[in-house]
Amino acid sequence: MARAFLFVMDSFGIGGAPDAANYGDLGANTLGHIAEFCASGAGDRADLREGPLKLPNMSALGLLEAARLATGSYPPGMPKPERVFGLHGAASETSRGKDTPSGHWEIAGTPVDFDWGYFPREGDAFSPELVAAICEEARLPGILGNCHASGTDIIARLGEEHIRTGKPICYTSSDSVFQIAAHETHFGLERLIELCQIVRRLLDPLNIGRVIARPFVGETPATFERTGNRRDFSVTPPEATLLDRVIASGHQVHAVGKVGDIFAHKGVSRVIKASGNAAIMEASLKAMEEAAQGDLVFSNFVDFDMNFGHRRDVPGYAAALESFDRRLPEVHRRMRPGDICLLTADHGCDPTWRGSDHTRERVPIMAFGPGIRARLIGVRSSFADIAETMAQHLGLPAGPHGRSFL
Ligand SMILES: O=P(O)(O)O[C@H]1O[C@H](CO)[C@@H](O)[C@H]1O
Ligand SMILES: [Mn+2]
Ligand SMILES: [Mn+2]
Repeated sequence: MARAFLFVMDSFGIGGAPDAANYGDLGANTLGHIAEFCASGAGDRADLREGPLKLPNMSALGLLEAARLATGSYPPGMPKPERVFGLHGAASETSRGKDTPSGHWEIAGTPVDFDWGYFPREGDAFSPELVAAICEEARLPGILGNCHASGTDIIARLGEEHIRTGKPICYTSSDSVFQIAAHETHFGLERLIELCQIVRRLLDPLNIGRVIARPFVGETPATFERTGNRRDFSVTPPEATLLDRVIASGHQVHAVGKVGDIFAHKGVSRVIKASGNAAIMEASLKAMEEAAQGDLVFSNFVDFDMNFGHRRDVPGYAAALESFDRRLPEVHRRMRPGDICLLTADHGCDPTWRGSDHTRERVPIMAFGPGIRARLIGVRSSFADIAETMAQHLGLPAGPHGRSFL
């Protein structure tokens, strides 16, 4: 028997997507640009970090080789490891959306072969009919926002008006999302969650991937802060995923962080909520100890994306990568014979890129375990190869998409 651990570093792209130009993302490279900025001193921040990007553990797993495969060049200024002991490569996404559900579902063996609904960038994002239906069902005096925005900017801009009027702040992005920011106490967290459930139902016919609750606290633009009570209301994946296959085999899926929400809780036996990368790592390590033979631990490390990629914060992203890297020996220590651990990402979010949206990129694949032989697996044409690899490792039947690289 065997166990499998799948860790998604949310938005940790490595550039080189063959279709990046279709998204206005030609040249976007989350790892490459962070490394370049750090090598030039532009990744320094007092009391946080300084100097070239140093990821010794991921480099030893093959990160730099994966990056070279994806783009043709090594990330600048990063020290080369003496030896690579991980199975490593890169993967391109076949799903058309560069969003979290598309990325995670494809990683779980279910590429998204349809187009999501999106909201217009010009004019009001949400139609008068939709706004009227939301206000009527949720008994609201109106909504604020109604546009594309960065979540932290729009709270600073409209947070006080929201507190004064009781109108929730509704916004979207280039992803298929309807996001609702509301104050945890003035508006109420429970009321926000109920509102999201109403909006989720109203949006189902429009094929919108997610409704996201973005609660915040504070009383002034300078003190407004989003809390860890974010909730994602996703639609159900279009087909059975790797998670369903694990459950069908009589074993458990331990979903850490927002993984449960991303799969609309389908194929999830156990949800382990945690807020912030450090807590998500703690929860993942604990789940590794508790997982039985045949189980899958599936974790999402959201800070890279939410706190640094979308915020276009290079030193913050670099520091988060370095902290994550420093904890990998703890992961190693919890591995038992027959285990595999695979690190990857769901899309890019280059913190040096224009705007505040995700970027279309290839993602790294780094796998290791007592019985996993170090080697190069090339550039895979779909993230679904990851699911098939995990499936083969766990002795599950093969799915309809992707091929195992074991
Ligand atoms: O700017 P914030 O609110 O973090 O929103 C971001 O988070 C969403 C989900 O990842 C993305 O679609 C993007 O809009
Ligand atoms: Mn994501
Ligand atoms: Mn994101």
